[in-house]
Amino acid sequence: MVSGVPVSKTPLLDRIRTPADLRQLTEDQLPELARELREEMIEVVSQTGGHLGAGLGVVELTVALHYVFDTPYDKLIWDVGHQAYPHKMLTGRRDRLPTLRQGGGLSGFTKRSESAYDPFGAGHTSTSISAALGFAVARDLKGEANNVIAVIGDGSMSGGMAYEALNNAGAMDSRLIVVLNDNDMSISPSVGAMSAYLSRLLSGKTYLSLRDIGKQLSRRFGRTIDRTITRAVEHARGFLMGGTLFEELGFYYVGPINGHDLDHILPVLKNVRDAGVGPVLLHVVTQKGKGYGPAESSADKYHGVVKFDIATGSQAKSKPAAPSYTKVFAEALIKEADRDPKIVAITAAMPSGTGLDLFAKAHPKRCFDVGIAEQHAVTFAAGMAADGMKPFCAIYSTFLQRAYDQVVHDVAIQKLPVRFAIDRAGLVGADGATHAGAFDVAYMGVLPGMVVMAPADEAELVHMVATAAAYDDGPSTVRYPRADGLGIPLPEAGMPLPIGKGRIVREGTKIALLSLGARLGECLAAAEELERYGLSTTVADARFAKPIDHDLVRQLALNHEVLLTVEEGAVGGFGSFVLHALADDSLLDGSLRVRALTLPDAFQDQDTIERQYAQAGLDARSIVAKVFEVLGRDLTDAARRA
Ligand SMILES: Cc1ncc(C[n+]2csc(CCOP(=O)(O)OP(=O)(O)O)c2C)c(N)n1
Ligand SMILES: CC(=O)[C@@H](O)[C@H](O)COP(=O)(O)O
Ligand SMILES: [Mg+2]
Repeated sequence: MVSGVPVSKTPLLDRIRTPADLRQLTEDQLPELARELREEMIEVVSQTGGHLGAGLGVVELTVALHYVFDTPYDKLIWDVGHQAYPHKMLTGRRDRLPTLRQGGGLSGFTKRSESAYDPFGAGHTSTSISAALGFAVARDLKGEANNVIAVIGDGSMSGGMAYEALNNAGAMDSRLIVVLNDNDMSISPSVGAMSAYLSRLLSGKTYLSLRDIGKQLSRRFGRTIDRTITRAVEHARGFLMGGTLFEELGFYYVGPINGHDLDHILPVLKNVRDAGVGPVLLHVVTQKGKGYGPAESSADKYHGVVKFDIATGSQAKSKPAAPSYTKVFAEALIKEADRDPKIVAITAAMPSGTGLDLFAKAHPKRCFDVGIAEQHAVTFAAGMAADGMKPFCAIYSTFLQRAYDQVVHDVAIQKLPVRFAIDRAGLVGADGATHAGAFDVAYMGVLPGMVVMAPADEAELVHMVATAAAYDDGPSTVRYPRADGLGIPLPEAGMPLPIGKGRIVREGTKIALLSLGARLGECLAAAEELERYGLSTTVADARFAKPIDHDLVRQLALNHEVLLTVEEGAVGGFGSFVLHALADDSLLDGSLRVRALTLPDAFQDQDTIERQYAQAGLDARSIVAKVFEVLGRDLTDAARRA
């Protein structure tokens, strides 16, 4: 404490509002800046939770990129964006980091509307090279001169879209810099042949020495000799120095270099920047979780964390009141697989998120992690189904969007019995719009022959897993939320449900609430409140969005004045299918008043899941309000008199 003023722990970071300030520092100040940045990020994320490991791994790289390149004039595009917390701290958002992933706060990923330093939004993997090539070609067409840099992780490099982009970029010869951030980790350890290839590039050799890098760079960019000759020479060298795969795709390969050593990164980035050739792939080796012991030593390198104690690293993971839907799904599937050797399970690099890590322990030979490759996962499953297996493809709702043509073309048209276990269905809270599972009922339900189920609770999920296991006449879907169960007893064994049949859960006479999935609890709470206002309310659980239970819909329509459908999905899903059924059955021609309660026709930013559903008008209070609105009655008045 000097003259009563507390001495800052981050004197260099305090001088930086934007990268222009960063570029006023001397190079020998940068390691200290990196230390301050890392320390503050750990402190803030220990309070907010979020993605920590990936950001820790790119602190030096982030400092170097903003130091060498003239951002935001030079476009810096992060793949996924979960590693972009240091980037946000250096680009005018340091003071808002404590609002990370909270309602009205910073997004957990890069986002165009959040900052000029985020030229392209992310959240899903493997998009950065495509986007960067788009920026590079636009630049060339406009006759501009800025640099374009994509930073993509080794895990994201296992996504097919990245190859599509490499293939295209390599043929276009546009000035583009791809930084491959290789920490040999996805969410779990990386899998696949690309991961093995990258490891071979690093095997048996430490990072290139500065001298070697200098030789490599001068050879690569020193002389503008004819590229065909260069190609031949490089191919030979590439074989020796590694990177042949990228060289063959038309990239200059540089590296591998130590991604934590600013003395290496800075000169290499400057050379790559000034080489004026393209496209270049710079292979940077980093450590996920770098600089924080508990992260470095944990299996997942603290990929995603809740609040934690900095001193011990222990996370404030309160013991859930009940097992999550994910866990219930995994344990139910294990039991089904115990009984049926044809059951196999497939994940696209999300073993822990989908619970298939548990399945893999029980049935290691029947569990497949295909890497971040959802399209491949679906058609891989289709191939297995075509040859008599019973594949459960466990993919988050939002990530399955990437494999939609495979669902249509390879599974549905061929009526193959692939079972889709769609986790994170509905709103997901802190991950915001890019990760919301809003559309799967719509995009799966429109497919001919697709069975779409949604459990109201964890016991129903057990039965729906059994239903999917037993259903071999075509593809089926079970979608369930990012949530803990209700804590109700689980059945010893799942019992297949009659396909397309719903159930009445609560009898009433005036209002009917037809719920799909986990909104049932809110519907029952709404019914209790409506009953207090003298509005006798039936609550039904559809169980299936497809096929629709026409008998149940008819029964509700003919015996009530108001029918509301309620679902954790966007317009165009369950409610639309019910409206079609009512119209087809001439049940809309009378006095029945029908409304479909869905997610809004908008992308919802991050917040708590509860607040998100309240904003969407899908909580009990909103359901009650909708009933009064439809009846043209005053809820306030009714509440006063109740
Ligand atoms: C299409 C898609 N599938 C899955 C995910 C989930 N996911 C987020 S980050 C990640 C791993 C990324 O690994 P890598 O690119 O190596 O980055 P790192 O975390 O190692 O920095 C995965 C699988 C996603 N965001 N997008
Ligand atoms: C960055 C990414 O896409 C994943 O880490 C995702 O955030 C995981 O979501 P869950 O936390 O719901 O498993
Ligand atoms: Mg990685």
